[in-house]
Amino acid sequence: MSFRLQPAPAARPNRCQLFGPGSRVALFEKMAASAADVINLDLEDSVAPSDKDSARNNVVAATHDVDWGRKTLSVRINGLDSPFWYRDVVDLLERGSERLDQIMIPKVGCAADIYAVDALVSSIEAAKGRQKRINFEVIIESAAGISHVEEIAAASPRMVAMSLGAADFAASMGMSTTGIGGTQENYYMLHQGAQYWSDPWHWAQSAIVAACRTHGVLPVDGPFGDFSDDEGFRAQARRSATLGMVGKWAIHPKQVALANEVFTPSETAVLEAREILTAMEEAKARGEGATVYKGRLVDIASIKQAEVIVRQSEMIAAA
Ligand SMILES: CC(C)(COP(=O)(O)OP(=O)(O)OC[C@H]1O[C@@H](n2cnc3c(N)ncnc32)[C@H](O)[C@@H]1OP(=O)(O)O)[C@@H](O)C(=O)NCCC(=O)NCCSC(=O)C[C@H](O)C(=O)O
Ligand SMILES: [Mg+2]
Repeated sequence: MSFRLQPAPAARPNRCQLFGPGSRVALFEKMAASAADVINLDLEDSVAPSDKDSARNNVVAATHDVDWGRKTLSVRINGLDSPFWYRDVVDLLERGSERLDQIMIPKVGCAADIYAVDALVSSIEAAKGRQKRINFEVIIESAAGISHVEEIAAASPRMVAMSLGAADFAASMGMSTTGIGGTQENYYMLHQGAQYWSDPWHWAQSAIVAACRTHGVLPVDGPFGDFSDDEGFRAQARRSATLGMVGKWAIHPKQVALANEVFTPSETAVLEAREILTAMEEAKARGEGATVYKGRLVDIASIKQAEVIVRQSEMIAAA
């Protein structure tokens, strides 16, 4: 193991991030009443250019007027290539309440993008005497973003989460697909006349998980566009959870339960994890570094895997 220890990510549930356009005020109370752990009020791509100013005012007001309970409240600002993002940050931090937890920065391409937003946020926090530090989350959704994923994960002490944005990512990479996430019809292997589909998002997701785990950031799977396809959402979410992601976006309320189902460790998994920890304690007492649990090898690495599951379940229970 390297001398440099892997930092722990934020100890809070992040199973589902429910998105809603800042231009649809009627959705805010419904979002607050949902079972999502994180709320993302959007000022970016779900808001038409003509609605940017009114959506921003709606979201600033919602940081005062809506009871968001114990959810993480995050606002997606516009991209740094837009004429809107600086005003998003200024109005949120000069006129918004301290209930705001997080700013989501879209289409990040390099660490300098984070530096720019961090400098503006830090200056306004100081000028307004804000007590609660604003955290950052980012979307990796471009060729530049995935190419610089590690420097982005390490770019600010405010960094808490990182998502894969499959729609913009596919566009930036020139992928021949229009669906947002999930299985892609033409991405298959052929063997003896049979088609075997592979996962075109796997490598980007794994790169995000590796960068996040190296720097103590929560890796999150982004949107799955077809909200009529529950099984497709489950399959994508299960692959993401297997790769080490802690949650997934919901772009429709019906996806919240699906994300929570996949990213909440099952009672069986938690019981098994606890039994493994007990088995390893007993092995340690016997001076052994490895033992057998249900016919399979468990060792020091198994302890860390089991601790991830137990910690996740305890965090969710405490939320
Ligand atoms: C996708 C939608 C536009 C659908 O809206 P609508 O047609 O109104 O949905 P329904 O009629 O099915 O609504 C059923 C009930 O649910 C409520 N509702 C709808 N949406 C939400 C929501 N987001 N949160 C909470 N509640 C919601 C309706 O009001 C109905 O309620 P009731 O009448 O009381 O039963 C819409 O869901 C929507 O706008 N979703 C969010 C879209 C979004 O934010 N997109 C941005 C994130 S994805 C992205 O940007 C791509 C990414 O960056 C990348 O590059 O990959
Ligand atoms: Mg996007």
